[in-house]
Amino acid sequence: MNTFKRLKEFYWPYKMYFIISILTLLAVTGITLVYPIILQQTIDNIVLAGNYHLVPYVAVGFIILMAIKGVATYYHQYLGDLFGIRSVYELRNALYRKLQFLPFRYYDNARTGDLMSRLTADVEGFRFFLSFGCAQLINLLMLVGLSMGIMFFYSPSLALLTLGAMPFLVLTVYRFDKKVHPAFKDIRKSFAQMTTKVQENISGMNTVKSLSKENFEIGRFEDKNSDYRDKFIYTSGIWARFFPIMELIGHICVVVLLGYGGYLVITEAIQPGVLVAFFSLIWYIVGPLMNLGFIINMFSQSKASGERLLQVLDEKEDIFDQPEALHVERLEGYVEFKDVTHQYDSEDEMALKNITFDAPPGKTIGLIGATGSGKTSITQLISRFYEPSRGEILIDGQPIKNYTLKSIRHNIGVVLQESFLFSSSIKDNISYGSPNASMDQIIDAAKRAQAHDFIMDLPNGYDTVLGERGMGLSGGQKQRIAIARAICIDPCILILDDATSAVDMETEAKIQAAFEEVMKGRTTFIIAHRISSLMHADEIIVLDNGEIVERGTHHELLQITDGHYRKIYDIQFKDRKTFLQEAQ
Ligand SMILES: Nc1ncnc2c1ncn2[C@@H]1O[C@H](COP(=O)(O)OP(=O)(O)OP(=O)(O)O)[C@@H](O)[C@H]1O
Repeated sequence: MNTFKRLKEFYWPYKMYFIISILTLLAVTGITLVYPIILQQTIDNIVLAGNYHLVPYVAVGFIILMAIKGVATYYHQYLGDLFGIRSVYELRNALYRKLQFLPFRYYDNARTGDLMSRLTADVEGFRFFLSFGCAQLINLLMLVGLSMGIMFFYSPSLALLTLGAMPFLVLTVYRFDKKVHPAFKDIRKSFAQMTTKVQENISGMNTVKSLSKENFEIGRFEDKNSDYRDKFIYTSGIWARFFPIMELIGHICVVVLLGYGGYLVITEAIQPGVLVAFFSLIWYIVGPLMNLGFIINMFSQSKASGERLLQVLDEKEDIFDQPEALHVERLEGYVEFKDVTHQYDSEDEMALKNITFDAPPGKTIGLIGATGSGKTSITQLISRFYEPSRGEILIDGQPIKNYTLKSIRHNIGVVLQESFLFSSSIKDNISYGSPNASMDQIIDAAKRAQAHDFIMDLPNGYDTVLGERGMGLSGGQKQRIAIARAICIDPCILILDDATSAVDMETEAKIQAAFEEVMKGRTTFIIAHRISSLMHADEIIVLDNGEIVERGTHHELLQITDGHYRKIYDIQFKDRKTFLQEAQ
């Protein structure tokens, strides 16, 4: 129950819908139970007693009751749905809000498919219970309890004998539930695996096609698909086996009712109308009891869904604004690292060790080193995507923790190796970080990123809508839109993380030209594997295994014989041939 209690804030504001829905349900159930009583009265006191003149009154009364039942059913269903959908509307928004603020640390280990299924299937599971399951449970208790009460009121001995088989029914339902519950869980797990497979396949279609792995992928999907099919068939088998047994038990009750009830009518211990009423009442007990497994199953599924939703909502947002954090519209861009050490996870190796450097405003710092040497980690710490394990990072003389996250991130423009573009217009993509930018500012940013000309060649210019992941544009074009996006926020710090490594030489030259223009007056960090991309930097920091091993200008670094930088330079420029021969 704790799960439902903890999610109370989402459904409690709509409790009135629930209460009215349940009150109307009480009316529906009440009228349902009145039906066998009317039947009994009609047979015993009207038909058998020869009071035929009362028949029209009973008929009209019956029609009125059914009309009331119809109206009550309408309100019960509608308000129940309203209660569920409004509650999960808030819940879904809260989950999405949470996802926006969860730290990168969380996303490092999260799987997209899993998160998607939490926000869709689990939220739906929870809604279904709120809208439907809860009312069903109340309905069941009322229908079974009151039907039994009426039976005992009419004839305790007939009620006892007829209900004799009920413990067997309950036992069967219990056994059914024990089997079907894990089977349902398996179905959901298998379904999640199948959707994750599809999602991964679509995201990685480039790799699949380029390695001709289509048939391999079809095979892998077939495995998941057949697993889902088998689990479904297994569960259907359980349903198919148990339902006839439950129905059989219900029919045994009817046979007992017919035998003993008939005997009681013959011996005039009860009136025929009572026997007829019993026929309706018995199914009011058997039917809901057969559904008990389904309702319990729904309850435990929605509880499990609720737990999975709470896991997301409870996730710690370890990177947040300090209470007295400064909000600064425009920073100068003086970045300092003081003895910074960083480890992503307590079990991981150190990603950065004792990093110290100064990046004065307007200067360009180049970061170079082997893959995994810690270049990106440095820039991620500047953006405060992660908190360093030790040491201090300052911007304009203040520890970055003293600023609001918005101040920092609004002042940092980032262009990554592969930039993500939203499936919206080019104009919206460029102004994504600065939604108030005017059209002139957007065009200016695009011009400075050398993107204006090719945008104007597109059929709808700046209004061209891009496909998912920026489809329809070349890598270099996407990259230039990403640069325009970074320029549009007019950042004081610019981070270019391998921004030109995925494009051809001609595009690189164009992008480089764009960068030169953009870098003016901004503190820039260039991460690159190609020396040509960062040789003009004011200081180049060479990293190896998380440590700074060399630093200086291009010319200073070239003077270090056998130095890391010198070796990279030799491979890339000078003794390329000789080096390759030596390496053989
Ligand atoms: N999110 C993360 N979680 C755990 N470890 C990480 C994470 N990101 C990076 N690392 C580890 O930290 C170390 C430094 O990685 P980083 O990405 O900073 O290197 P890099 O020099 O930018 O490499 P590359 O040139 O390949 O991009 C590596 O050992 C890497 O495995």
